[in-house]
Amino acid sequence: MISLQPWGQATLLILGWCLLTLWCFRTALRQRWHNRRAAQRNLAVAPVMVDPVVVAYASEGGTAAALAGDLAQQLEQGGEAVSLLPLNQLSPKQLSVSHRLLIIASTYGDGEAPTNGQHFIRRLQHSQRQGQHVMQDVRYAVLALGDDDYPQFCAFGLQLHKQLQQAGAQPMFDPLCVNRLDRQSLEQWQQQLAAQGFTVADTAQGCDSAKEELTLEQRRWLNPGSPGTALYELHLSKPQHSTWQAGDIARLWLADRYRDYSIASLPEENHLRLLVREQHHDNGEPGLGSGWLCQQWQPGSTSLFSLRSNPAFHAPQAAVPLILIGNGTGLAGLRAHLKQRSLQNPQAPCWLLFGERSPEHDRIWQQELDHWYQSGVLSELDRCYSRASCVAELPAQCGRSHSGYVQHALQREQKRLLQWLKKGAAIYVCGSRDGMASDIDQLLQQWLGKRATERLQQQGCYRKDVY
Ligand SMILES: Cc1cc2nc3c(=O)[nH]c(=O)nc-3n(C[C@H](O)[C@H](O)[C@H](O)COP(=O)(O)O)c2cc1C
Repeated sequence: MISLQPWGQATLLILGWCLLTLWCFRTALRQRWHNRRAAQRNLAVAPVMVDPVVVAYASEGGTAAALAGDLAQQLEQGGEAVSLLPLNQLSPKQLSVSHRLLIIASTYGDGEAPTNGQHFIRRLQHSQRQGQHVMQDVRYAVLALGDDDYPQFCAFGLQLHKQLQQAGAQPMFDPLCVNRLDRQSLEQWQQQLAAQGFTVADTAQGCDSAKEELTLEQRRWLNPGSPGTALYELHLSKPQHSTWQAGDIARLWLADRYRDYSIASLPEENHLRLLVREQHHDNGEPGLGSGWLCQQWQPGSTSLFSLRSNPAFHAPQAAVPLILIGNGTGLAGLRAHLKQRSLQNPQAPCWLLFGERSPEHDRIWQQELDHWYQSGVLSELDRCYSRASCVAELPAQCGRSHSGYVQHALQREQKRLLQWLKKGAAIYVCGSRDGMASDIDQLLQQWLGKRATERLQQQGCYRKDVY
């Protein structure tokens, strides 16, 4: 006779192991169950989208994302069903129900994809290898954003076009390469889309105004004694023929080249303010733009500027809680938002977290920031100093002071940040792309998950003006 005892023990052991596994994966399983329920609910009530237009974007700094958002809005206003999403979230399978695909993609690194577009081509190639022919009925158009200063001009957009074609999709027209958001190419994109039957209006919003001579009214050296390079505040005369809002950019024209600077002031202040750091090449020569602005340009004389509307960094609605994060000259773009808040909705929650080097010499715009903190325009203020070795060394200031970089302070303030996000806050990041902005991106992805971070960006609640 077979003894049941060892079988019983084994069964118990297996049962225990199964229960333990279920317990370990409980969160993921609950999430899956919720997702499925939500999907079923949506299917039950939502009308089935008949061949929606997919507008996908690949964007690092937010320009392509903002253009895609505008385009999606216009298409919807024109009566189309639209699905807007970052390229990484677009599965080839999804294209078996949507047969029209519009892609706006920028190029980064040395001809590479922005982070939220890195996986699409791999997935496309995989589905091809599996013998899936989902792209056969897809018609697509690509708007490639780039800058011809880079050797691999618009390379990622062009690679997308090639891969889509190889996968059997049909281009509606040749890919359009846009050099530094030039107006003509954006208008051409608009015309080509209109010729395909899409209802689109002003895609060219993010473009230059006419050039104007502006006078240098004053220049002030802000950080004598700093371990960093010299930082100057410049007041320029107010442009007569064009206006701007927080987030916009002043473009300095020197010969046929230009340099972009975030505008720190508002038209209400009657001058155009810039914050410029003196740059030097490896051979010690001053940089073309900063050398001109910080040294050679004499007060009272003029220089040629245009203004560039930058919808990717425009303010959210006045009451939305705002988290402004930045470093160095990035304070310029953030100050314009703070000023706008102080004029339009001084009571709405606003938090500034920004980093510089020395607590003694780099207290940029301290009085004004303190005033905004004391008067409640700023509900939270964190100043970080990378050259302070410990917190004890830091001067007593309004708000909190930290030693180290912005991203380290943000780590300490994780709980507060998550509370603000729960209340619907928007995050604006201005300053260094490498180090600061990339680390903040990683922290957000770590805390919220990749999808949720992308969703924030897509909803315009996470914007960057980084360089
Ligand atoms: C670090 C860096 C690398 C870039 N590399 C390229 C490149 O290789 N080729 C190109 O055409 N443009 C390049 N660009 C320009 C961007 O593609 C262009 O500014 C684009 O408008 C940015 O769009 P986004 O804000 O949606 O990311 C680069 C820009 C940066 C800041």
